[in-house]
Amino acid sequence: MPWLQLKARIAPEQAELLEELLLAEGATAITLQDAHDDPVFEPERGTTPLWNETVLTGLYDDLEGLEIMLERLAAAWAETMPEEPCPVIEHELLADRDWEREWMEDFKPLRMGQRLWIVPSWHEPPDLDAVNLHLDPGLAFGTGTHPTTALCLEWLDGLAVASELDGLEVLDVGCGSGILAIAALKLGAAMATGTDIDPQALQASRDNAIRNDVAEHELTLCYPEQLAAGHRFPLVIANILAGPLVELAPTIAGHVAPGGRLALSGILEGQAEEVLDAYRDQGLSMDEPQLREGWVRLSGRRPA
Ligand SMILES: C[S@@+](CC[C@H](N)C(=O)[O-])C[C@H]1O[C@@H](n2cnc3c(N)ncnc32)[C@H](O)[C@@H]1O
Repeated sequence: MPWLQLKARIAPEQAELLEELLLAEGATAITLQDAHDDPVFEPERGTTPLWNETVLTGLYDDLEGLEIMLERLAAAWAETMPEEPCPVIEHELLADRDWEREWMEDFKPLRMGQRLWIVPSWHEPPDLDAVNLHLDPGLAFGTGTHPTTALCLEWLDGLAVASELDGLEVLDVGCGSGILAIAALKLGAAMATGTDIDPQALQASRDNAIRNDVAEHELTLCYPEQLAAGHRFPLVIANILAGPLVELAPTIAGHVAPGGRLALSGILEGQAEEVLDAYRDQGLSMDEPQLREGWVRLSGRRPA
């Protein structure tokens, strides 16, 4: 059976309204994607980074009445947001495919460093003797396919290979799918705490922890404000974009114990100096940046 797809490019702050309207018209699935890999990193200090434009698509199994549906959408938009013109909504007929399975087929097991494999939960691990992290990202960020995550996973794997992760307590700021916190545990850390501002990320992290037989006492998941300011960790990792990393430098650096290590990711090459300065100002000694596809991972240490 073919599908009808409606698609609009829209400002991120208007996406929620259009999503509601598409759902009200009976969309079977809604997808939100960044239009470009081009985030607005510095919207304003203290606010969550946004992307300039979002691509919103709705999928319908009812192919009849397209014109009427578009008219109803335009009328509902005008009623709710009369001051803004209704976005241009394109339509397309799509041949029948198993959309969910196609996405899953694109996500293959990935090797990170020497020991670690990220294995989609629907795949068999390619190497049973490796450290295999079984992952389903759900609605959260963090599959390992993005360079920012891969740089962090390789850093964790490198520490494990050098036996510098064993028994440590790790903080993962912006845990997303939980990929970094769970990888740290599987590579030898004793305990981990993951924080995120997004409830769906905390849920995905919880699900992935269960999927990987992580015991409840090994992984604490909470909102950032629930973590005690004085709680210091020998290893802190944060993959959350340059703006918030700079903004949160006193808080994030404040969690690094004397002699402890820090890794920061989500930083574009041109932003590395500003982030380095922010963490040097907090008393950390910082290493040479590591670069991948225009993204940078920074690491450093708090003197003992
Ligand atoms: C780029 S994703 C990283 C996910 C995962 N840690 C990884 O490496 O793939 C960034 C995550 O940080 C979260 N986040 C953004 N700002 C945050 C903040 N101020 N404190 C905690 N989490 C934050 C987002 O909700 C998102 O889940």
